[in-house]
Formats: sequence, structure tokens, C-alpha cells
Amino acid sequence: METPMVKIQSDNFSSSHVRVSLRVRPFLPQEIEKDGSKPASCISRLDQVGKEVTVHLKDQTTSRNECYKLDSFFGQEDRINLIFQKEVSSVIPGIFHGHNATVFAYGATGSGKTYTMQGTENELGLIPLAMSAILSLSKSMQSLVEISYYEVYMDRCYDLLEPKAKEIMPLDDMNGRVQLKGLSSVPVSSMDEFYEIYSIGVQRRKVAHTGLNDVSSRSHAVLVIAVRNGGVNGKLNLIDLAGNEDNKRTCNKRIRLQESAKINQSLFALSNVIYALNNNEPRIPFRESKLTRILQDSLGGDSRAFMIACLNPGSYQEAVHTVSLAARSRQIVNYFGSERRKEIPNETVDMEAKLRAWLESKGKTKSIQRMNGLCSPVRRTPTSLCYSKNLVFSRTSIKAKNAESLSVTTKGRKLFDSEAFISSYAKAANKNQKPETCIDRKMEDQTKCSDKMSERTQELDNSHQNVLSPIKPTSNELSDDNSTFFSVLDSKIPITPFSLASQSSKFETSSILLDKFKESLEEEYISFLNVASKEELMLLKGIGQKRAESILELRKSSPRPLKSLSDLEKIGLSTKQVQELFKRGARGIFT
Ligand SMILES: Nc1ncnc2c1ncn2[C@@H]1O[C@H](COP(=O)(O)OP(=O)(O)OP(=O)(O)O)[C@@H](O)[C@H]1O
Repeated sequence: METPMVKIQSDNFSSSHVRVSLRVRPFLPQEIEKDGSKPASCISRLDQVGKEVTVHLKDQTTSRNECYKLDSFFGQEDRINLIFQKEVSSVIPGIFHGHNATVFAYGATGSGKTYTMQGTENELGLIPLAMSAILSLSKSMQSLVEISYYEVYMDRCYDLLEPKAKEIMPLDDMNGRVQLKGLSSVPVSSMDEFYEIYSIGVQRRKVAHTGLNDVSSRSHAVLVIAVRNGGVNGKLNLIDLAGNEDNKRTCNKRIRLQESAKINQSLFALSNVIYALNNNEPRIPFRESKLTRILQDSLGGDSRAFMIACLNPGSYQEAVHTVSLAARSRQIVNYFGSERRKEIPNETVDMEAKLRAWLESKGKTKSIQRMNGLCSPVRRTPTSLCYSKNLVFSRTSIKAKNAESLSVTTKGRKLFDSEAFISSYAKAANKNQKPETCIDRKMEDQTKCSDKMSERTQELDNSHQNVLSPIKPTSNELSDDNSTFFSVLDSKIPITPFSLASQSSKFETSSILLDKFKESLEEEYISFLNVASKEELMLLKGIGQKRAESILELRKSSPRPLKSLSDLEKIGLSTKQVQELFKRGARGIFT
């Protein structure tokens, strides 16, 4: 097939910014009905606003829907050449000036990653298009071009062009740059030479995986095109990432489960790195996986990177999984005021998908099982919707930090305010009901919640403020003595109706009151853990730097990952430690 003339576009990358795009492949012949009708696509709508595109995903069977923002979108009819022209060609001149660049294809198994990167006989992929562009520039600039090809499997690197080579080791050189010790490279001066060498590597990769009785890519394949232009070296990494997998649906076992955990872990690490770069975070977690460590000199700084998230249009769950991680990678967090915040469009996020991605990345399958039990489909979406708004509210609330006190004071009210709880629970117990909080409202009807979300932001703020604003206790039961409350907190200590023995009705009221109080204190504690800064977390008794960091890391997977106390087990705590932590935290309010 003839190589087309490659036009080089102007650079649409901002400094350190990793662009993230979505590509949807067409339905395959086997996915089309016998009568020729195509299944409905999980992409229901696209909105282009300025330089961003909002992708709306819809599950045709349950009507669940989500939307995410990305840098660009390529539909079923768009050719790979268009992706190359719009997103990749602009990075190529920089390689000749010593800038590194990376292109990743990310997505579930069978979503079209290899198709997009390698192409077919009829359509060139991003790899041959990039190679061709680099070769033509190298001729005019009289520079040398070499390629290397390796794979990262189970967090280990293997050369695909030098079969006898040992494992490749990433090592830091004297300048602090990562060198891949043992990686071979082969000079290339024409497309024919390239195809000859590259196809050997592709074949080796296939053979290696046929040995594992598997046809899908379970390793990340990295093709490096290195350019030596005078005294300047630059390179382009073209990466066909291993397919992300939902272990719950694939029922992976043993080696497959381990592979899958490693794949998901490295993909999550990659997403963390991209997120950190796009948000100008001071620390970029390159060392979280072998893949990110290898790419350290090709991401960030003056490097350029582009992630293309590939999608099978027929799988809503996969789409949510892929797009949420892709969108999370590019999400740029700006801490702006409440006025601006109201302009944020209704954006729903699948917390479960994100949390699952995080858990899988950590290989925490037990937690996933437990989570599956906890999250019923009915509960999921409204929870996600309102939690995300709740987060927006709470973030504003915790801006003002009081390092002296656990109760973080902001605009004249307290977050995690015991007094307000005591008062509102005392009132509620008399009516034998729990006072309404923003958390109760999460359980509202899904559609209502979605439609009225912007209106509800203010409402939620108000309800939260009502519960949290300092009110003097009105009930005698809880005004001074917290001992009963603490015996309720400690499940091992039976509640002894000591002073209440003679007044059974008073005891019943108190008991209901305390149950509800404990329940809601737990909810508020969890809410606090979901939004507090590291410093605020460390003010809680039992939470030191390490635990605070683990909670923050968990929060990277979703804006509100903790829904109950048992979710704290996901940061590696035992059930006993969680109970102890909560008890100490709750006691801390009163001491
Ligand atoms: N844009 C496209 N047009 C037509 N067919 C496509 C397109 N993208 C993918 N396909 C077809 O879809 C199937 C899966 O694609 P591909 O092998 O590229 O997926 P993948 O994401 O690389 O999967 P894996 O992770 O298992 O390697 C292949 O049969 C491929 O030919």
C-alpha cells in the first residue's frame, strides 16, 4: 500500500498537557443482526464546546447515562489518517529538536487499539503513518532513524527484535534519565526496511502469547522511533496498551487474574501520571509501575503525549470503564469559586466503574466482591449523581483550615460538627425519625436527580448547612454525658441501661437517638474523609501521614470513593482497625 504524503499540523498541545481523544470503531460483521440492523451505539450524543468535546454514553437497556469531557472525538467513519493529521503529526518536528513524544492506544480488549496503531492492508495505522512522516523528514534533515520494539508483560520488559536478549532493565543514567539496559535498536532508512523489521517483532509477540493460549494482547507493546539529528536525540513512543479488563465480567482466574491485575494496575498508574501532569501536580508518580517509569523521559516537561481511548460501540459497561479512566486522566482540577462552579454542566460519573478500576489496579478482588454486594443497580446512579455535587459543595467548605481543631470551621459553620448533630438528632429522636441530611437526598429518584441537578446544588448546600450550623443542644439526654454514645460505638460493650433503667420510655428514645446519632456520625465522618485535605485528615485521631495519603490516593479513583466505614478496608485496614479508627475519630470531637 502506498504511503500518503504526510501533512504536519501546528502543535495543539499546551505545555505538559497530555491530549486525550476517543475513537469509536464500527460494529463488526458478527455484531450486526442477520437482517442487517445494527445494535444501538452506547454513544448517545456529542457536544463540542470550545476546544473540548462532551461524550454522552447511554445504556440502551437500563437508560443509565453518563457524560465525560475529552479533547477530541473520532467516529466510526473517521479514518486513521484523520487522527494522525489532527493529533499526531504536529509532534513529529519536535522529535528532530530533541523533544520526546508518546502516543498510546488505550481501551478494552477488542476495542480497536491494534487496528488504530498498526492499521491493516487497506488502511495505514498510526505507527506506519508516523514512521513514514519521520523518514521523510529525516531525509531532508539528514538525520538517522532507529527503531526498537519491546513489550511490558507482568511488569517486566522484553525485547521483541532480539529474541535471545534477557529481560530489559530500566536504569537511571548519570543525568537522571531512564535508559533501557539491554534494548536493541535497528537503523531504518525506508518503509520497506521498517515493515520487514517491525513485522518480525509483531510475529514474535503473537507467538509468545499463543504459547499462553491467548490471542488478545496481554502486554503493552512499545515501538520506539529514535531520531539522531546532529547532536540532538529525540524519540517517539508508539504504544499499543494491553486491553483493560473487568474481571467480574470475564471471570478471569489464576494467571489471567494476575495478568489482568498487573494490566489494570499499570493502566491506572499511567492514568495517575497523566492526571498529575495535566494538573501540574508537584509530584508525578512515575515509579508506580514499570510502564510509567520507562516513559518518564517521554511524558511531562517539554514532551508531548496523546492518548487515544478506543471503544466498542456495543458495550456500555466497557465504554464507561474506558472513557471514565480516559476523562479522569485529562481532568484538570481548578479550585474556583462557587459562582463559577454553578456553570459546570451536569456531569455524571460512574463511581463504581472508577472504584473498580482502582481496586483492580491494586489487585483487591475481595474488595471488589464486597463492593458488588454493596452496590445495587438501583442505588448506584443517584448516589453517584448527588455525591458528585455534594463533593463540589464540600470542597468549597473546607477551604478554610483550622489546624487546631478537628471541626474545620468555614464561613461561620463547622464541618463534622458534633453540636449540630446532637441538636438535630435530639429533635429527630423525639419524632422517631432521622433528620434529613444531604446524604439522605442521595437516594432520591435517579431521573429527578439528574434533571434537577443544578437547582439542587443550592438546595444541598442549604440542607448541609442546616445540619452543620452550630445549634445549642436542646435535649437533656445528650447535653453533657457522652458515655452512652461511646458504648454504642463500641459494639463489644453491651448497652447497659444504667441510669435509664427506671425510665424505659426515656431509654427507648435515647437508644433510638443514639443509634441514629451513631449512624449519621458515621456518614458525616465518611463525608469528611471523602473531601478533607491531607492536613485535615491528619487532624483526625488515628490518621497519620500514610493513611491520609492512602485515602487521597483512593480519592483519585473517584470523587467520593468511601460510602461506608467498611470501605476504609480498601486502604488496607482490617475491620477492627476501621472500627477503632472511627471510635477514636468520634471521641476526638468531644475531647
Ligand atoms: N476502525 C475499525 N474499522 C473496522 N474494523 C475494526 C476497526 N477497529 C477495530 N476493528 C476490528 O475489531 C476487531 C478488534 O480490533 P483490535 O484487534 O484492534 O482490538 P484491540 O483493542 O487491539 O484488542 P486486544 O486488546 O485484544 O488486542 C478486529 O477484528 C479489528 O479488525
